[in-house]
Amino acid sequence: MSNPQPLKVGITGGIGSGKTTVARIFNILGVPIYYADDRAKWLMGNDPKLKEEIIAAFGKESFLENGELNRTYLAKEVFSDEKKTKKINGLVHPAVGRDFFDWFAKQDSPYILKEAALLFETGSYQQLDKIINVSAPLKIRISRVLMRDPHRTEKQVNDIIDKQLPDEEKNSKADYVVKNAENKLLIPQVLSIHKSLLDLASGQSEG
Ligand SMILES: CC(C)(COP(=O)(O)OP(=O)(O)OC[C@H]1O[C@@H](n2cnc3c(N)ncnc32)[C@H](O)[C@@H]1O)[C@@H](O)C(=O)NCCC(=O)NCCS
Ligand SMILES: Nc1ncnc2c1ncn2[C@@H]1O[C@H](COP(=O)(O)OP(=O)(O)OP(=O)(O)O)[C@@H](O)[C@H]1O
Repeated sequence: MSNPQPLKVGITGGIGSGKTTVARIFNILGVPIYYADDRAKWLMGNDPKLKEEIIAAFGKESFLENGELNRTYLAKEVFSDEKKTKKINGLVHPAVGRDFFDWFAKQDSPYILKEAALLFETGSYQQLDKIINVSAPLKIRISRVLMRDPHRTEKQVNDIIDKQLPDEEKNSKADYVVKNAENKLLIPQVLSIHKSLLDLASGQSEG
């Protein structure tokens, strides 16, 4: 019998919830991670067709003179206007979807994680077996982002939050919730989910 495919597990959470931090803990346990938000930016700078489409939609300023993505310009453009957010989503998300499946085809482990800010919003959760949502109170998320990204204003962070599904809704749709408030320990929560996913994957391989 051939081995079953790895379980596909999504890990999401609003801006500043701590999903990258939590994904790194899973990675230390040996779980392969696809970082969709980082990969999206890589594709925007390196996939010639996508690059052309971005220039056609948002202008030459979308790239710096050295060819790198002009993230500051694009963030100001796309997060201040709902129509522009939808425009960039329509260009970038299909490319990321394809890239994820190319990456997934090369994986061989009980389960993998796809880390992405938007899983419920884009519908891509439907292609995943289980979803983890990383959750933290809004005030803490905003203050963590302002500390991490000193170039963003509080208004810009709130503009991004407006483009995302509320935390409560994500929690109710998710299979697992990691609570990342100040008084919560992450490692025990990750270990418990890791065990549950390994059990699920081994049940699948026996079945
Ligand atoms: C506009 C860009 C270049 C700004 O880059 P920058 O490095 O300043 O920010 P970063 O990518 O880290 O985003 C900050 C946070 O904003 C949120 N965010 C990013 N894109 C989106 C979006 N389209 N809708 C809602 N929230 C978003 C996420 O929580 C993210 O972690 C970049 O966010 C982008 O290209 N976004 C559109 C493509 C996209 O949807 N990427 C993410 C999912 S694949
Ligand atoms: N439990 C915690 N205690 C203290 N700081 C934390 C904790 N969890 C995350 N952080 C910090 O908060 C910031 C946001 O975390 P992280 O980058 O993991 O969030 P994210 O959900 O991936 O955000 P984004 O959607 O913006 O990419 C980071 O600087 C991180 O180091």
